[in-house]
Amino acid sequence: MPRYETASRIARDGVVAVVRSHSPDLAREQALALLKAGQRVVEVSMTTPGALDVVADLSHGWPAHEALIGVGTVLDEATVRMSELAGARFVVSPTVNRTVLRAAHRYGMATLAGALSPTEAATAIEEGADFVKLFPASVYGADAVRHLLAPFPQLALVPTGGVPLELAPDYIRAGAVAVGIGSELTSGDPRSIEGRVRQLRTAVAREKAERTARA
Ligand SMILES: O=C(O)C(=O)C[C@H](O)[C@H](O)COP(=O)(O)O
Repeated sequence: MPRYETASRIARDGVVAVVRSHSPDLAREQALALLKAGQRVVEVSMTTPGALDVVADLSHGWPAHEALIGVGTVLDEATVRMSELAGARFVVSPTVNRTVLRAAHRYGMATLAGALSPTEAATAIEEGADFVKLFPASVYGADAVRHLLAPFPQLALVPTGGVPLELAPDYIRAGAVAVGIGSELTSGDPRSIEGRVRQLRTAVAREKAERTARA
């Protein structure tokens, strides 16, 4: 799948679900629960033991039109290459890392680069990142998205890190293209993931539709 298609699917979907677990089995269980509930974009963080095995299982075992699997906490070029071999379609890093961005684009993967300041956000787009992951979003809250977009309307922002489920629509209303959510979706009993996913996706889709109608 070409990079532009991956990026447009992430933007259209509006939710990046982040799996960060202490075991590969739990990560697999959480990711499967997310996908079965209708979540399309799932990121598995490299801090999860065996993360790339989980990514390979998901990306080879799930139809591509239903699942877009990516790797998070990518800090170096070797991890980018291994992510691509495991079938990942996008990589996420907590910082703006030129080497990671260049390697990911070389292999046709979409990129989300972490930034916490206007300077970092500008650097991320200058380095070609498809999305700027405003991270950790909880430091600022949804209002920061509106303020950042005033001088930088070209930013495709994906606030991530400490985004509570109930505040996700606020971030979208403020102008974010998508939100990244981990623990609030995956914590607790994996059987309760489905309800949370459906509620979140409905709220985000409604907010996106209203924004389109206002434009
Ligand atoms: O390292 C990365 O690439 C990340 O995406 C960082 C975190 O895993 C997310 O920020 C999720 O944060 P919570 O929603 O607060 O659980």
